[in-house]
Amino acid sequence: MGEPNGDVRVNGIKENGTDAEEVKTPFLIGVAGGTASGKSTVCKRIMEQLGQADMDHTQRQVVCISQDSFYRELTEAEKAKAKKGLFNFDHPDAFNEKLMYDTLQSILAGKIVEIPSYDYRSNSRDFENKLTIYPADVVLFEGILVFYFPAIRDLFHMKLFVDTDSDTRLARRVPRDINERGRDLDQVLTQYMTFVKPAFEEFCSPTKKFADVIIPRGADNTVAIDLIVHHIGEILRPGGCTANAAPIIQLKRRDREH
Ligand SMILES: Nc1ncnc2c1ncn2[C@@H]1O[C@H](COP(=O)(O)OP(=O)(O)O)[C@@H](O)[C@H]1O
Ligand SMILES: Nc1ccn([C@@H]2O[C@H](COP(=O)(O)O)[C@@H](O)[C@H]2O)c(=O)n1
Repeated sequence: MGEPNGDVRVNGIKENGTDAEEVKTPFLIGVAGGTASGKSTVCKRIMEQLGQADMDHTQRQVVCISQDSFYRELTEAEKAKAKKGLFNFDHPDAFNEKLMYDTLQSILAGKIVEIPSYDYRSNSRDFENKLTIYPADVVLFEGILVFYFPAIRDLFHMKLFVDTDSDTRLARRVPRDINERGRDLDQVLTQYMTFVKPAFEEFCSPTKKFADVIIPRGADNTVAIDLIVHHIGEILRPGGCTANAAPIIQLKRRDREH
């Protein structure tokens, strides 16, 4: 990740140095669930229903970040293991917790951050394809272990858990990993039985209890998604803050040199 540059933007426009400025505190939503449960698809539906699908990237009020962008760099020995499906990407130690926490804090402070995408073929962060996160109204952070780390879990204003049965998840993961992530069948199944399934049971599934809303059947559950979108819409409405929600717009005084 590039260091946040400290610029503050208000509604996408760099502010001009007055004493009082609006700093947006995004409404941060965590979306957890097992592999291939439909986390990304649920986030996509939420973005679509909030009218963000066709919006220019720089103008978006709702953005989605994947926890996969925060996998830690592998050593050469780990890279060799990963190539054979013998590295555990489902264990909490596979992530850079501090980077994840610091990045989310920067986002909450209204700073601009750059986040690399993740390249599953090389098992590394892809700095060529970065996502720039401007202050937004809603930030979705999705991943298998977004509720695992207590300090990160505490940052969310809303926590969703996508609950799709494991047969369905495996049936979706196999073709996805072969077609989109450059894996072969043996590797996918070995990795699944050795690491993915046991780690789901040990680290991911127990975090369901932290969720505010559990979404059975993922994106097929249009009723749940409609309810969530309606709730977010209410929170985003001017004057629509609830006691539990963070204020979307904070008026903040800052001293700036210009
Ligand atoms: N409701 C659904 N019906 C059919 N296929 C789905 C559904 N939801 C997701 N998929 C497919 O399953 C795979 C995993 O979904 P994705 O949303 O990427 O899951 P996750 O982000 O939890 O890994 C993708 O290939 C996606 O297109
Ligand atoms: N280099 C990597 C990194 C991660 N994985 C697997 O991805 C899963 C998480 O992504 P989802 O979209 O499925 O939530 C996780 O289960 C890892 O096993 C990988 O295979 N290779």
